[in-house]
Amino acid sequence: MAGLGQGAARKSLLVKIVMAGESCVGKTSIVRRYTEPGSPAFSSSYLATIGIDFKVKPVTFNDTRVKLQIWDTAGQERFHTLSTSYFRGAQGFVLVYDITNLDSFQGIASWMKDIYEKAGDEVDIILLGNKCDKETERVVPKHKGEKLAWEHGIPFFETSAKDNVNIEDAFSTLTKEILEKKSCVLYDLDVVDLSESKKRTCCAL
Ligand SMILES: Nc1nc2c(ncn2[C@@H]2O[C@H](COP(=O)(O)OP(=O)(O)OP(=O)(O)O)[C@@H](O)[C@H]2O)c(=O)[nH]1
Repeated sequence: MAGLGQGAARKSLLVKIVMAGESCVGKTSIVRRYTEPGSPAFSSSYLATIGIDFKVKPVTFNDTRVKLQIWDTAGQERFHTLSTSYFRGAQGFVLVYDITNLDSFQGIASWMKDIYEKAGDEVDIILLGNKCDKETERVVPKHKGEKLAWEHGIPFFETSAKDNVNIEDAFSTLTKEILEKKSCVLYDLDVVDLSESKKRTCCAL
């Protein structure tokens, strides 16, 4: 701890990231894979997200401590208004489709619109084509995902929450983009209760 006082050691940036995309594309599985790497095997059973939930992942970038607050929204249509109400104040979005589900890919344009409307056009977005382990069931070619991402000027990865493919890289890329572009508020973790951010939008205090 040479050179750093107790207080400085506890400082961290807080970044709000929101998962978005149709129901069943794998948002919860991706968040779980990323935030609970030590957890047991991937679960193939589907339990729809009801409402909203968030997980916190501490990471370090170029000696900067960052707490990623990752909000997992419900993709089901009946939760759409609730889910998109959490878009406000987010600095980054992980927008997910399922490479075996054409509707989920075609729905991306509409999610983009929701994101820009609610969070502004300065936000950082990353596009993920998930379930790339299911190659035999693929209906969305990789080049289509790449083209869509290129048109929007955003990074693209094909991922598998099941096989842990590109999950870490996707979040690292998004976090890096956010940190390079934004001036986040430095929080003192001794006084900020993360549960409080359920009631207020982080980085907007
Ligand atoms: N083969 C495979 N299955 C996956 C993958 N990711 C998720 N699944 C499965 O897809 C189903 C839906 O996953 P969820 O993570 O619950 O999807 P979601 O997008 O959070 O769904 P909502 O809560 O309804 O918005 C589950 O049965 C998962 O096991 C993946 O990378 N590969």
